[in-house]
Amino acid sequence: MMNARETSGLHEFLGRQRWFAGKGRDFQIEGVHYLSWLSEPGAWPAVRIALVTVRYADGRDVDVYQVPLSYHQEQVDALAHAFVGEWDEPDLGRVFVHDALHDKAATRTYLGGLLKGATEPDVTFHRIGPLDVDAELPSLVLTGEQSNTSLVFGEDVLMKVFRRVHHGRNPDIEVHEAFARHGCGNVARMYGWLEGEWPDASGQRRRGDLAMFSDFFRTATDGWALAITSVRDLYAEADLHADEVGGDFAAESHRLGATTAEVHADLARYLPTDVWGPAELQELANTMRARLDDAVEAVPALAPYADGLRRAYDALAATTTPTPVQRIHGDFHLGQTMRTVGGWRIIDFEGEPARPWAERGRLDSPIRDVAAMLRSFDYAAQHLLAGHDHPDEHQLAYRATEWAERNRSAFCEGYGEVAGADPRENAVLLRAYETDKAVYEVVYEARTRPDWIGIPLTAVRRLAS
Ligand SMILES: Nc1ncnc2c1ncn2[C@@H]1O[C@H](COP(=O)(O)OP(=O)(O)O)[C@@H](O)[C@H]1O
Ligand SMILES: O=P(O)(O)O[C@H]1O[C@H](CO)[C@@H](O[C@H]2O[C@H](CO)[C@@H](O)[C@H](O)[C@H]2O)[C@H](O)[C@H]1O
Repeated sequence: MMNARETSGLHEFLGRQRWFAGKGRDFQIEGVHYLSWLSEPGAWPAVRIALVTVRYADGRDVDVYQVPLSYHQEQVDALAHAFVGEWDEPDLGRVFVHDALHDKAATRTYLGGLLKGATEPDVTFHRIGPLDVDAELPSLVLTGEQSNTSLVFGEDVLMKVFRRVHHGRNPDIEVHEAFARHGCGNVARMYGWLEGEWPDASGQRRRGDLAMFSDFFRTATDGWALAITSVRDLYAEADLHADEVGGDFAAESHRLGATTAEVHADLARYLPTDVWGPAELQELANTMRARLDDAVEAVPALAPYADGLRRAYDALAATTTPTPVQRIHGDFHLGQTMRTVGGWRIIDFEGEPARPWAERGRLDSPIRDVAAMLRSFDYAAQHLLAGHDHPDEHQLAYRATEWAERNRSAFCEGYGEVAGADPRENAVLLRAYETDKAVYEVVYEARTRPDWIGIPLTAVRRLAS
């Protein structure tokens, strides 16, 4: 039985979390399911994971959020920012409850659990391969816009806690596990993962992935930050072209293209593949058409371009060339790439957030990822102009296009050198995927960053013409 203090503490806590997708929506907590204690009996803080079922007032959807909690016997001032509530807990008495991921005394339980390969009936730490670190390493939560919560132990191990949980395998873990077993130097090495078991809505017990442990790239900068530094340099040098500015990014884009092709090759080597014929390509075109129809309804500014965009899908539906498909990244953009001293690394294989969970791991053409990265170069080039009036806007817009074209081209060349064919040779598929991504982005920006909607709309105008 939930007590009123516990429910209201969790409700208020969720409402102020960056990773809570229901922010701004009216919601209620329908239930809380606790997994077994991760901490030893009698140890303080006591630590366990709450799975909180949230129902929204404006829809029929339900989400299950993972909230690891730490229980203290006294108020902890240093954890005020992570305070969830104060209530009476059977067996423990009066407890002061916090978000365990911000509580260094509590996160040790996780690293210790991984090192031991600890198992309870409903929580299991799986380890892959050796891991030689001090179990007492202190943790620090990474900041940044995230849908999950990641923290780093010392400078060695990253723990990513999936906030919205689902039954079944998490594609991020599935892909990293395959890479950890077979070896792939272009992604973070996975050390293990945490799996849980809990009842679904009908009471049936189901298993799902809760967290992933991997190598932390301590020397890395993410690709988005690097790309926009280059764009800023270009804007500052009003008289120079993209290839003449010191911060030219094309060599990095070329290398990133090559790394992407290597990761695609490894995904195809270690995970299932297939070949799509005309029927599957028509089905793909229909899915893209349906997404466009929904997008036009959600964002009427798309309507004038819809017929032009549909031509890309018509061409796709008419394609008869057999198309190889495989596991792909699914939500590829510069923010999912990290430049380390050893080269580019690719992160976050969880797939596109808008896709239903069951479809995230679907086989698809690697051209989808290429198209998504091409969109990202466009974003990087234009984001400084988004939502602002510039006196020399035309000049800057021209230069932004030049930067985007240069880097898109370098990426495709780098990709082609490893894959054996430049993805631009597959023009029909590339255009259809790029169109689909731009349509997705228009809806994404309308919902999350209306100031940025001009970026994908510019692409929509180009792709529709
Ligand atoms: N292996 C890693 N090493 C260093 N930093 C990382 C690593 N993986 C992710 N990050 C950082 O954490 C951020 C969020 O990671 P990501 O896997 O994309 O989480 P989310 O699913 O919450 O978006 C990234 O933008 C990056 O800055
Ligand atoms: O990183 P996520 O998996 O949460 O992906 C979502 O958010 C991205 C925004 O951060 C969004 O990407 C879009 O904006 C990026 C710049 O911020 C740009 O580089 C991408 O090309 C653009 O699509 C992504 O689409 C969304 O799924």
